[in-house]
Amino acid sequence: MEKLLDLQAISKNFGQQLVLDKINFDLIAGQIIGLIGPSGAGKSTMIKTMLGMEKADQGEALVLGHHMPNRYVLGEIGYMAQSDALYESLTGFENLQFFARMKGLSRAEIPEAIKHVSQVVELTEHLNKFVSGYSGGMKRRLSLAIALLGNPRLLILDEPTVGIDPALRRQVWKELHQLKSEGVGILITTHVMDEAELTDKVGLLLDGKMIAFNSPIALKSSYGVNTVEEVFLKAEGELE
Ligand SMILES: Nc1ncnc2c1ncn2[C@@H]1O[C@H](COP(=O)(O)OP(=O)(O)OP(=O)(O)O)[C@@H](O)[C@H]1O
Repeated sequence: MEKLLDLQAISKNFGQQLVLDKINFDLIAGQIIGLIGPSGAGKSTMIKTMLGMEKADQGEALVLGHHMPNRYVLGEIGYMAQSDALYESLTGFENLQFFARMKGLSRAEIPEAIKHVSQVVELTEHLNKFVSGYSGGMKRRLSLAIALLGNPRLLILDEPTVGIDPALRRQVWKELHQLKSEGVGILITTHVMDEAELTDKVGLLLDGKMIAFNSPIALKSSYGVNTVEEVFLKAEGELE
C-alpha cells in the first residue's frame, strides 16, 4: 500500500524546547487518522514540519513520496491550517474561485466543484457575502471547502470542525467517510474526542512524543476504558 504520509524519527526544536521527539507516523490511501493531544503537544508543528513549512532538525518526512515543499504534491493535497487564510475583501465565491484556479482546476470544472464543496459545508446561501462579514465558524467552513477543492488524494485538516455545530459536523464527517471510501487519505487534528472515535487510527501526542498510535478499539482495550476520551485522560494522567 502506498504511503501518502511517511514520517521517520522526526525531531524538531524551537530554541531549547524539544517540540517533536522522534515521531514515526504513516498514513495510507483510504485511511482516516486522528491526531489528538493537549494544547501545545506539537500537533500543528508536526503538520507544518511534514508540509515543509517548518524544518525538521532530524528525521525524514515524505508526502506522496516526496520531500516538501514540492509543487506537484501541493496540487494533490488539500491542507486546512489552524488559522484561516482567506481573502476578507472578497466574497466566499471569489475565494473559492481563486483557490480553485490556484489548484489548477479548469474553467469548465470550477462551477461544479464550487457548488459541491459549498454544499458540503452549507455555505451555498452565503457565497455572495464578503468574508469580512462571516462568523468564525463560517470562515472555518470556507477554509474546509477550499481544502476539499480539486479532488485531493490527501487531506490534512488542522482542527477543521472548530466552531461548527453538531449537525454540520456530522455532515462533514459523512463527506470525509465518503472521500475515504474513494481512497483519499485524511489526517485530522481534533479536540473533540467523539470525532476521534470515527477514525481508523488515533495518534496520541503528548509533549512531542507519539505515545500511542492505534485503532480506537485497540487503544480503548489496551487502556481498559470505554471511550477515546478516557484513553486521552488516562494517558495524560499516567505521564504526569
Ligand atoms: N514558531 C514557533 N516558535 C517557537 N515555539 C513554537 C512555535 N510554534 C510552536 N511553538 C511551540 O511548540 C509547542 C507545540 O505547539 P503546537 O502549535 O504544535 O501545539 P498543538 O498541539 O498544535 O496545540 P493546539 O492544540 O493548542 O493547537 C508549543 O509549546 C508552542 O509554544
